[in-house]
Amino acid sequence: MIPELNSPSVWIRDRARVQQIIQSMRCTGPSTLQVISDFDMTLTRFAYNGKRCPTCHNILDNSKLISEECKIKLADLLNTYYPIETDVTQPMEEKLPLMVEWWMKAHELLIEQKIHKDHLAIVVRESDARLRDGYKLFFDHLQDKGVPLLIFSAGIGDVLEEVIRQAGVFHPNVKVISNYMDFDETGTLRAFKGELIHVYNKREGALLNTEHFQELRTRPNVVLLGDSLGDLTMADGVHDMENILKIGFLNDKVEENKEPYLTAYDIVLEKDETLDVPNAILLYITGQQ
Ligand SMILES: Nc1ccn([C@@H]2O[C@H](COP(=O)(O)O)[C@@H](O)[C@H]2O)c(=O)n1
Repeated sequence: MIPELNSPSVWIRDRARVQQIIQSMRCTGPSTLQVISDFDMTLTRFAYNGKRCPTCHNILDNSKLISEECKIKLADLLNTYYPIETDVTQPMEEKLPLMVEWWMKAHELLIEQKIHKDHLAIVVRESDARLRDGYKLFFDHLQDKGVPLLIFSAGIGDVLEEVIRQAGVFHPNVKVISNYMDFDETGTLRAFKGELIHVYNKREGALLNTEHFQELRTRPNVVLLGDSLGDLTMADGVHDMENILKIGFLNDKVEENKEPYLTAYDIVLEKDETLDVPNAILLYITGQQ
């Protein structure tokens, strides 16, 4: 059906079920489809030439907008909390307050740096941020077919938007739910707006954005893309869902994460830095293949 699904880096627990979901989505076509995707390490690359690529937060953390002293503090936070985020053995109730603690501490440090909004575009341009190979086909095809794309990120919305704007793919069908910066009248960062979104509270974020999901109630078929077990709840606000196809990028700690990812996601892509598989599926569902 879709040759890309036979690649050795593609793991599927129940192929018959996946085929049935894809077939059913193809039958009803693009007008019933919506795509919900995480951003960091899902639409962006995890690594390039053997080097880790930055998340939205890291783009700022590593930039010239941050003092050397603050960079050390932000790196300490990353080294402390990232292993907790990706530890599949630690119970969620223990992880939740620690994730809030990480985001709050990091945001506090960023606010202290008095970042000016006019400098964001420059630091994004100078960064090593990279969308996954195949991103142009992904964004352009969804736009051409009129399929809404919700990017649901625990990163920083202003930075995320700048990444996709500079890549020329911030099309009108794209909506972003994320942590947005609040600037004062001089354009200086003074806070973050709204409820904090971290990797494991996307369900609450989805339920707060009822308006968006209300508008899409005629689109009961969802393709969900994520890289964390926390991304699985991004579609919890969707009304009258009929089919959901969950595609997970397994970027890190492959051996220990494979089993939980295979249980949670319909399709698991192991160390795949491209969007080739989601693109092949989307082309098939929308009748292009
Ligand atoms: N201070 C921080 C906080 C979080 N991160 C990483 O950002 C990712 C969240 O963004 P999604 O688009 O994936 O929702 C998450 O994976 C954290 O590791 C960070 O780098 N710095």
